[in-house]
Amino acid sequence: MSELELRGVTVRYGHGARAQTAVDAVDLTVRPGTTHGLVGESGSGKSTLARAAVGLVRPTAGQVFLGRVDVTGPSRYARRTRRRVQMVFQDPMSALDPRLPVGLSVAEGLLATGRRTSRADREARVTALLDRVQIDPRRAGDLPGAFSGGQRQRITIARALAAEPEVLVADEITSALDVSVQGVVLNLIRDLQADLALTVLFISHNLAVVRYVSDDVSVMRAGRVVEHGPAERVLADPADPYTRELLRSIPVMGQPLVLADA
Ligand SMILES: Nc1ncnc2c1ncn2[C@@H]1O[C@H](COP(=O)(O)OP(=O)(O)OP(=O)(O)O)[C@@H](O)[C@H]1O
Repeated sequence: MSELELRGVTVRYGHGARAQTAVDAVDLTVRPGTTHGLVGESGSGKSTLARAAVGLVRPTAGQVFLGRVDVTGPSRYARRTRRRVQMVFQDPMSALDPRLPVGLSVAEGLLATGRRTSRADREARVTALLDRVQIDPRRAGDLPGAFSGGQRQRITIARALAAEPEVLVADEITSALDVSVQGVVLNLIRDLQADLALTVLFISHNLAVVRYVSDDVSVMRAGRVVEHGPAERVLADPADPYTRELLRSIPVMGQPLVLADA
């Protein structure tokens, strides 16, 4: 189990007069083996922070640590360690190559481990991973288009797991899915987190969803974290006026989360 720690992370887009600070000196710690929810209105910088955490965006300032390793550093060791942080995105269709059988997509994830494996080993691993996310491994040869949105999202989760991550960054992973299958994906994330002792940064604008999966919560506004703490406390009794406003503006908050099966 590893801690994910962002220290003073700033991300600026553009240059000169058109430069924009999307993330502004954010400190955020995801405790080992826990789920940390990240909420905030559209444009507050959540996705940019997520991208910085996995190395898809280089911070203008600040560092990202996995355990004690600064994964923003240029060394080979930093790069190798960075692969231990994997990301799952909002739209599983664009995250999967439509012409590649899903088994091969999952097998691509195995490359990130850096281990050389035989074809038989790879096939056995892909079978186990698909099984783990409740996709029939006999469908490994099917293309992404043959699956439902919820199934496709589970396949992208299997691909992320193939890299044997210590940290999973989930960016709005249920937002593009039917409400009826959101629960399946959320329960899968919860089970995986517990079984594999994953450290999870979970981003969503849906506060009910965040409350369902998170131990801790941070609230972002205009690139900054304005409040953080245990999920129960922050979402039930926010100290920050912006968080209170955010909670008020999202009607789903007062309603129970419906967790239907796929
Ligand atoms: N590649 C980019 N180039 C320039 N500006 C960007 C880029 N990506 C994001 N931004 C800007 O940075 C700010 C933060 O965006 P970001 O997507 O991180 O926020 P967010 O909280 O994830 O929003 P949403 O929930 O709508 O995805 C926004 O003003 C956005 O327009």
